[in-house]
Amino acid sequence: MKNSPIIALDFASANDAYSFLSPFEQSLFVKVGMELYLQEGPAIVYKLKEMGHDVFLDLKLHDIPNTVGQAMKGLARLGADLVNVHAAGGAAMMVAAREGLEAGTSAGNKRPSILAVTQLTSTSEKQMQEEQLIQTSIDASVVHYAKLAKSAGLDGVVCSVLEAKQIVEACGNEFLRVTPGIRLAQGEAHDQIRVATPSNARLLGSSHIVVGRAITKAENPVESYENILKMWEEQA
Ligand SMILES: O=c1ccn([C@@H]2O[C@H](COP(=O)(O)O)[C@@H](O)[C@H]2O)c(=O)[nH]1
Repeated sequence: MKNSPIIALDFASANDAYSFLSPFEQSLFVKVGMELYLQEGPAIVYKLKEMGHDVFLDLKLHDIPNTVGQAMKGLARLGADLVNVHAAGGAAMMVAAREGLEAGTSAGNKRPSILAVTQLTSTSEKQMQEEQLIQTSIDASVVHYAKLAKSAGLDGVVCSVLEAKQIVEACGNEFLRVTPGIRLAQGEAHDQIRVATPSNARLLGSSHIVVGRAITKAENPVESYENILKMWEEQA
């Protein structure tokens, strides 16, 4: 799996995604989320893989263990490099997800890596406490979910940069910390709450960053990607 910034292809159609990608000359790490996948289905993943990109299929499954396990068995056949579930679905659901992926991966092939989403980067501590009735700090909630995901045999978590260091301490450096909520210093936060720059993400312990609008909505997306890549790589 590449370590370059993961570009969130939050587009309404495959054609929009391909137009966005056409000026890029290198193979990229891209993310297909529910907006694009629900319009285009498995074909978008096959096509992006055929084009040479690494693919994070960000569907954030969250259901009873049997349903998630069977869904993961099917998703394993699409060829994505990275998939995910919500940690709030519980340890049994996460184990079922991993086992489903293993069952759906053909013999001799490596199963896709699997992450658990902890607390969304659009969630504040106040919102978590009032709406989810979780009476602890957001860091403690994220680290708790990370430990649960690790005990279920998952490969890492989606978290914000602000919790990445504590996750390394609790779960080790091999356990992935994939962090959305990436913004340039002068950039607009939009709906994100727990944000950080690409340089700080590297310094504070992210293993991968996910960047959407700072690239896809930039006047020159290739230039914006190259700048973010430079900031990310300079701090390695
Ligand atoms: O906690 C999470 C989990 C997933 N995301 C996804 O990442 C991108 C971020 O896009 P930006 O435009 O850079 O804000 C988007 O696809 C989300 O669905 C997240 O932001 N936070």
